[in-house]
Amino acid sequence: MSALILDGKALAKSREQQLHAAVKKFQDGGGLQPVLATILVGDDPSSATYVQMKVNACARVGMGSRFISLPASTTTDQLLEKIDQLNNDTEVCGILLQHPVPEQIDERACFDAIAIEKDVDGVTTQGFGLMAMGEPAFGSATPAGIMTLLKHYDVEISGKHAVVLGRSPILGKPMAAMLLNANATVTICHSRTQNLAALVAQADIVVGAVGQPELIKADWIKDGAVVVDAGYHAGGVGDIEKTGLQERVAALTPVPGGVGPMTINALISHTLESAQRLELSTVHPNTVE
Ligand SMILES: NC(=O)C1=CN([C@@H]2O[C@H](COP(=O)(O)OP(=O)(O)OC[C@H]3O[C@@H](n4cnc5c(N)ncnc54)[C@H](OP(=O)(O)O)[C@@H]3O)[C@@H](O)[C@H]2O)C=CC1
Ligand SMILES: Nc1nc(=O)c2c([nH]1)NC[C@@H]1CN(c3ccc(C(=O)N[C@@H](CCC(=O)O)C(=O)O)cc3)C=[N+]21
Repeated sequence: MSALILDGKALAKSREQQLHAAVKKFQDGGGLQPVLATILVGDDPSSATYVQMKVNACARVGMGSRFISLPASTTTDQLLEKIDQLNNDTEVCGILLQHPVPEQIDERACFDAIAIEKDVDGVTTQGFGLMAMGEPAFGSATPAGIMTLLKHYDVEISGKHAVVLGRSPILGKPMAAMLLNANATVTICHSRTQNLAALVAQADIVVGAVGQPELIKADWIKDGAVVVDAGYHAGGVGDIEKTGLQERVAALTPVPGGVGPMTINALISHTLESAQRLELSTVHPNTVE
């Protein structure tokens, strides 16, 4: 057996072509160019690279972006003020606050200050709650991208045992909720979990999101499983060790070229959707009924 490669890079590329056409159609119909605002606080080089990738993706599909760079010494109040400005800026339809922010900032308060209709990265408490309840909201970008990838490749989720390793607010926790909504039986593991290996061995679907290079060992994973690696570390290494997996699992995401490109794709898809919704809710002063 040779595993099906869940090629996020290729899928994101073809979805970008569709998005490009949809953005053009939206603007031809009189819509304003969708604009994503990205906020980067501090000067962490890898965060700067991720934000740049998001800005580039907007440009590729014909969307606008607004890049806001704030100093590492920014306070919670200053960041809240910036978010408030963007909430009230009628040109901006999506807001992304790059995680992590410097430690003096209350990240949760800042995420929650993002207006729900502009929360295209799915980071607000309200957005998470709606998504978890199966109500309309933009899901967190990385798990939303993973769900799109699994759906595209017809990976069966209903009734399967999914083991999610990691419970962070923007990855593990929303991932578990999305899989549950898709009728998986879900186990969530974290740093206090005992018998990690035994739990992973039961998984039909494994999602690695622990932030530790190759912490999840190949020999924990059962034959025929679907392996999703959200981890991303220097040298093209994920959170899951891949040795020998290709020959015995059903499907697997490569690192790079798997989850990463789908995260960005989810974000820009949500931004167009937000533009379309905001347009619908806007009363045009010069529209004659
Ligand atoms: N490709 C993409 O688009 C993205 C990739 N990432 C990558 O995904 C990974 C996870 O990111 P993120 O969720 O933000 O990370 P966080 O550091 O916020 O969360 C890590 C989670 O893993 C758990 N964990 C840590 N160590 C262990 C362990 N030894 N055993 C079991 N669980 C453990 C933690 O548990 P506890 O809660 O108990 O502390 C925590 O819930 C990283 O590699 C990151 O680079 C992240 C975002 C997007
Ligand atoms: N609020 C917030 N939302 C995020 O979605 C978010 C965040 N903060 N903070 C940091 C992480 C990280 N992240 C990545 C996105 C794309 C790739 C990606 O596209 N990687 C390429 C590799 C690109 C290359 O190295 O050339 C790949 O996996 O193929 C990686 C990582 C989003 N994050």
